[in-house]
Amino acid sequence: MERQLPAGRPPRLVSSLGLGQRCSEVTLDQERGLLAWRHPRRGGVYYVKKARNHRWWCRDVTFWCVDENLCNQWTQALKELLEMQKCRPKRLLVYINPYGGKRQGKRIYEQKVAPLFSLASISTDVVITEHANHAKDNLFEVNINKYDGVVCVGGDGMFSEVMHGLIGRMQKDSGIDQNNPKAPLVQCNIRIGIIPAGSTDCVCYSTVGISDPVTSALHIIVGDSQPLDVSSVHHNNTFLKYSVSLLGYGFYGDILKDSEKKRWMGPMRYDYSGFKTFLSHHYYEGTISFQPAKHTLGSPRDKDSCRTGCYICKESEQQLAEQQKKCGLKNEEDEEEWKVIKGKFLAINAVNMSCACPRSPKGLSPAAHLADGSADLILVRKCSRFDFLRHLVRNTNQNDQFDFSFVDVYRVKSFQFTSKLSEDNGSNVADIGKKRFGQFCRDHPACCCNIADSTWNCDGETLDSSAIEVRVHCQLMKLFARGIEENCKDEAAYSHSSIEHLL
Ligand SMILES: Nc1ncnc2c1ncn2[C@@H]1O[C@H](COP(=O)(O)OP(=O)(O)OP(=O)(O)O)[C@@H](O)[C@H]1O
Ligand SMILES: CCCCCCCCCCCCC/C=C/[C@@H](O)[C@H](CO)NC(C)=O
Ligand SMILES: [Ca+2]
Repeated sequence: MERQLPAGRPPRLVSSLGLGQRCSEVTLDQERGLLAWRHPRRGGVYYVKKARNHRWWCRDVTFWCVDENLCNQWTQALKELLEMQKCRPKRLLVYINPYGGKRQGKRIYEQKVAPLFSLASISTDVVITEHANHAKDNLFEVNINKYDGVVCVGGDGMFSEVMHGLIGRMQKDSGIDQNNPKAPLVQCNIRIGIIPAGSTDCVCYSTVGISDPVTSALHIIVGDSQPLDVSSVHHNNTFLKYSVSLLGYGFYGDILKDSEKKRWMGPMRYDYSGFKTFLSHHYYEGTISFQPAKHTLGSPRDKDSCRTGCYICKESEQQLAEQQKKCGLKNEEDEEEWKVIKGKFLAINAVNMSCACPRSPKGLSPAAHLADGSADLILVRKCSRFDFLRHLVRNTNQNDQFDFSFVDVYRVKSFQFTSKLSEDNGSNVADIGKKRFGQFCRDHPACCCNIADSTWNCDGETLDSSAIEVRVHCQLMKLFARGIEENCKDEAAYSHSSIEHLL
């Protein structure tokens, strides 16, 4: 597309890039900006164009003008305007997992993302990982202050690695002992950008609204920031892992355990193992204790979801700031009541965010909030295969997945779980149970008996212990994202952007 450069003064002198106010034949008001002139009298402007379903495109428009001096003034003015936007990253550290998802991470980065970063004058140091935990370990060594953010190219597992590296590094540098479950963790202000190239890409989908590398790259370029709750998981005063999306015992733990052996299948492994796990229909006995999240305004049965600029998350942010002012980094004694539930469960799912992903577009808990300091604890009790299927199907459509007598959901700030097997026999006897009952179950493949402990699925990684203690840390870290934007019904609005969307 070509446009004539408006006559008159450059945009610095016009309110918020109001090109249209100066020159009516140019209908680009508040929409586009300049990146570089490609010709002394022509200039290419790259900008974000919003499309349907939260997708962002990069578009360009070429301006021309006979007056070279005017061109130069425009270049300078727009450069200055972009320079003023301090939230935009200039230098990024990028980790690429070449084996995530369909093994396309490197290609996706090189073909779709790197060219955009270079258009936006972002310099990068790129590390292609050679083994699991490469990125995490590397983050404990690099000079992190050199960077305005860290980008991971891969799936939820890769994101989890980078998050563990950054949060772990932050606690180490601040002298915080991660093994202490009550330690007040230090917030991590360096933002993480996710370029989706994994199998589920749940964190990306739940924070951006789509799993699309170009959209995510553009959110990084414009310098978006989205705080995120993080749960710490401990066992016997030993730190196990952090979680941002799903902590799942029973159904999702069993899927993960089975699917790990079938990584060669790529993303399909989850469907294969999902179907197999569904057929096995195992339930697990145990005790779950939790502290309800009384500080947050919402409830898991709300009809409204967490969206860009969410007031419930903002309210939690304010409370967090007040609490930090009052207590500093001191250990805050928590006297709040614990509720205890014993039972037989097909699935125990604790989600810090909706956990929306392409397989479950509204997520396991559609009204969960990204940054309210709480998790939604979903307990699916033992029920028939048919009823469980009805619940699972509702995770993929518009119907309410909690509207069943065998499903309970609570908004919590901490919880603990112990399986009956470890309660009865002491923690390391789970193995004995596995051996004893494992044989019994192989003999009766169609049964639904309690064979042994399940495994916790922690953001797509298995945990070594079934007895865990979990605490939600409000807004512990930040992403290059803005949460999911309200769907705009007005077609014209898709072409409306502002200075913040210039590349
Ligand atoms: N070079 C590598 N070789 C082997 N494993 C790696 C390498 N780099 C990273 N990993 C590990 O691979 C695991 C899975 O990667 P990733 O999350 O990117 O893909 P995925 O499991 O297919 O997707 P999802 O997590 O969305 O389901 C991560 O836990 C990460 O630690
Ligand atoms: C009857 C067949 C059921 C098939 C179920 C398929 C799997 C559905 C996926 C929804 C998972 C949403 C939660 C996301 C969890 C991620 O943290 C994790 C790592 O990427 N993914 C999975 C599948 O555990
Ligand atoms: Ca939350």
